[in-house]
Amino acid sequence: MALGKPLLQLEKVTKIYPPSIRALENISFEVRRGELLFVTGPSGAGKSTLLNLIFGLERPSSGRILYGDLDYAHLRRRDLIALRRRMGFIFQDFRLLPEKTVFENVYLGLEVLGIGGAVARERVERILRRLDLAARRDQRVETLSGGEKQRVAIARAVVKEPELVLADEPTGNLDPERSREILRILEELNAEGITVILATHDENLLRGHHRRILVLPEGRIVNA
Ligand SMILES: Nc1ncnc2c1ncn2[C@@H]1O[C@H](COP(=O)(O)OP(=O)(O)OP(=O)(O)O)[C@@H](O)[C@H]1O
Repeated sequence: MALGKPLLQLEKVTKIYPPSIRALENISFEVRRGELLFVTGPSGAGKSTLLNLIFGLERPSSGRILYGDLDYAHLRRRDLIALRRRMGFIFQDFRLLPEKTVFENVYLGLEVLGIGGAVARERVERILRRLDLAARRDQRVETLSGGEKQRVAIARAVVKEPELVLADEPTGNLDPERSREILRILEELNAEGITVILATHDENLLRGHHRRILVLPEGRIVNA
């Protein structure tokens, strides 16, 4: 699909954790609306830090992050929360509620946004069907396989109908077949217009894709 104007811009972003851990150094790139950008690099290269900065969970030590015309540095807490509603985050360790059902986990993702009732239920049912989780609807998450948990995590992120999905090692705990399935789902969502930033150290996932890849820690962009 045609790629639009930049959705996200990072300019010379550096993140130093106390006392002096340089997690990211002088990283600049932009992501266009509708793009799927891979972020790769070895363990400790700063992939999670980068996604956390974009989601506003951390602040850069220096440099600038822009979402459309919004400069993160000028956002009040309330504005940052509003911005975060436009994004879905898929965490490496799922961060689901293990004792709650699949339905409840995904529904809660909407409830925290103030969307409830029949509208929310219908949206949840639709996304569960879409991710082949309808049969697991009332099962507690702790009883699911790793691939199923990952699909629930994706469902919870995309039920918000976000503009941007941030996926942190979404295939980290999965076998190659399940990993390809997760990648296929993210590619489908991207083909429908959702911008996706996918952090992975799995070279198999990167192979055969005509995408831009941000390579950390250097921050260079490779057109694969
Ligand atoms: N909250 C934190 N406080 C202090 N140091 C941190 C914190 N988060 C990350 N780091 C450090 O920053 C560096 C980058 O970590 P980060 O988790 O971003 O890398 P990563 O590429 O995602 O690694 P992995 O692939 O192993 O998840 C590491 O040296 C890490 O120890």
